[in-house]
Amino acid sequence: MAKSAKIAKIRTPIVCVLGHVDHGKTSLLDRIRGSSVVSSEAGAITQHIGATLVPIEAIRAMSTSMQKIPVTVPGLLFIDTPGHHAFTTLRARGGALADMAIVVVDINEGFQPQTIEALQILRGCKTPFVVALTKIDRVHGWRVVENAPFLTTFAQQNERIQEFMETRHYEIVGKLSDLGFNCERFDRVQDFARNIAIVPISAHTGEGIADLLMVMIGLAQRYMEQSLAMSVDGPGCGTVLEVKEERGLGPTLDVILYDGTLSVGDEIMLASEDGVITTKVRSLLKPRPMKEILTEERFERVKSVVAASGVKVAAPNLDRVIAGSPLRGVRGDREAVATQIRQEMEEIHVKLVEDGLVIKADTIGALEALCQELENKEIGVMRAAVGPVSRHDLITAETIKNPLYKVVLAFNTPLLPDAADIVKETKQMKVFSGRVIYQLIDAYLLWRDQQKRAMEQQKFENIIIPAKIRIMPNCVFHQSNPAVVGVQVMEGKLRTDVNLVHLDGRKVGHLKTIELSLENVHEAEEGSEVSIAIEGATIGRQADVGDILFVDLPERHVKVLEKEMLSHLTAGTQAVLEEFTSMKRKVEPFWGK
Ligand SMILES: Nc1nc2c(ncn2[C@@H]2O[C@H](COP(=O)(O)OP(=O)(O)OP(=O)(O)O)[C@@H](O)[C@H]2O)c(=O)[nH]1
Repeated sequence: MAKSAKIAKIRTPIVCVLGHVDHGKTSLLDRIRGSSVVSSEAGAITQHIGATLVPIEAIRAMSTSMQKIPVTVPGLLFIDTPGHHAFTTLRARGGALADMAIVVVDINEGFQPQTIEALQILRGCKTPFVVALTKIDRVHGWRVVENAPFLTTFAQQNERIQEFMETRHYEIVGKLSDLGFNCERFDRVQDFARNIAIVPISAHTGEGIADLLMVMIGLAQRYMEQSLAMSVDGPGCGTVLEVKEERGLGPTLDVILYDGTLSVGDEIMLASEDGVITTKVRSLLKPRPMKEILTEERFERVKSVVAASGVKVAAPNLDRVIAGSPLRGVRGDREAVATQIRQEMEEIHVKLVEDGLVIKADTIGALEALCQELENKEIGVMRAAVGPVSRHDLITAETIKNPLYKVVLAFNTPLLPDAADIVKETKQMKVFSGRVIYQLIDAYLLWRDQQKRAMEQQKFENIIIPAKIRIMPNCVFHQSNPAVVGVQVMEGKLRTDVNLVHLDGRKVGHLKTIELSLENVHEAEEGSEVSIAIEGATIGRQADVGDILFVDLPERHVKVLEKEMLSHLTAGTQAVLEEFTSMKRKVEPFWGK
């Protein structure tokens, strides 16, 4: 008895189709929709507002192997707008509206930037999905078996094609595994909760489509029974797809109802540009079946709809309702419902840190997906907001201490003119814009690495490098003011503008210039013979022919040399450093530590 109660309560899962541009998202949806036209009996596929309902009977009719399998999922509701923009924009209770997804991958093109992005978004939202490896009919030499299940059509193909399919399949499995997903061809999947199924299909010939729908049902059944066992009797909860003016009706809302029931006369709450509003459902409309469209009104009036369902809502005061707003049937505590709506409009599930980036995106969903990916890459976010990049965002970014985070990442959202002016004028504020999350992050990481290297280089450039030199015989060109002598760089790298000392610490003077083959140079490598000018030294007093001298190293520089730069120094330079520091540490054991 408990079981039948559960069966009655499970609702239709909502499905979104994602994938790279032109990989065949719309064609797949068209194919699924197209299979309905033939029949208008109960169980036929029906057009909803903004969505298409494929009832379980229709899927059973397509697939002979599913006839006998007991299934409690009533069908699948496909959102008509494909792509990850729709997926991330359409939200329910702070998460994605779609319960499941299909990621379409063109078998001939494989993974493309937006394929990876779709997968990252789905991972971020923890949405279960299936991969549809599409356009199999385009594989050279493919023998079409219209509407056949994949295994039937696969068996008809010659060995070369079968091999090609396997190779392509394993390439995709490999790519998915690199991204951390465990996948297999659908007929080899043992547990849908552990393995992601790959279904080869063609939207043009219908091959594999029944398998795809069956796998989606399997996924819903195994993986989602709990989350789909919702209160279809409760007050309706939905998401507004669009606010549309309809002739004779005024402003209406296209809504996907994902939970509960919505009836004419119900009081509902929504988010509008003026805050939360309350209104009463005047009528609920569904599209008329195709054949009646020409003779009658475009819509059919219904008294009540049950989740999941796409419906048009007519009610007073809808003109300022925000697309993407939650819709809530009001029963009981009105204030609690209003608070919930406010929270859903604002809430984004990300941890903000003090030292992190400023990020902007066009929708809350996109913002969350971007945050998630940044978090996976251990990049912190300091401010995350929806909307175009403003002056205020740039000023906020400017206050960030770490120079590597002083940037704004803008996903699918423009710069306001005053912000663009600041960027143009100062040339210091960096704004990364992009329409593909991972490319946007990659562009930032590339810049960050370059910046890091440049900062390190700059830091190292200011550090005095150790060197040991010897004044060569017969090479005193000038006794003093300055003393000019020929020296050999024994170890290390000799640079201008350093002080020279003896090993016992006695001062010699300041090395002002270096000359190599009659030309002034900034530095001289180990082994080279150069002439140097030493200010403040007189040969015969502070230094003499044959003397071995060292570049004097300040304590602070020794710390950087030993702790951060050691691996960048040559063996010779390391040796001088050691000789120099041991001399210092004889007197002061913790010198430079
Ligand atoms: N042969 C063959 N062509 C296909 C198949 N699916 C899609 N196509 C073709 O691929 C092209 C792109 O298909 P769409 O369905 O528009 O792709 P999309 O992913 O919706 O494209 P966007 O909405 O622009 O991102 C069209 O020319 C389709 O006819 C298929 O299964 N077989």
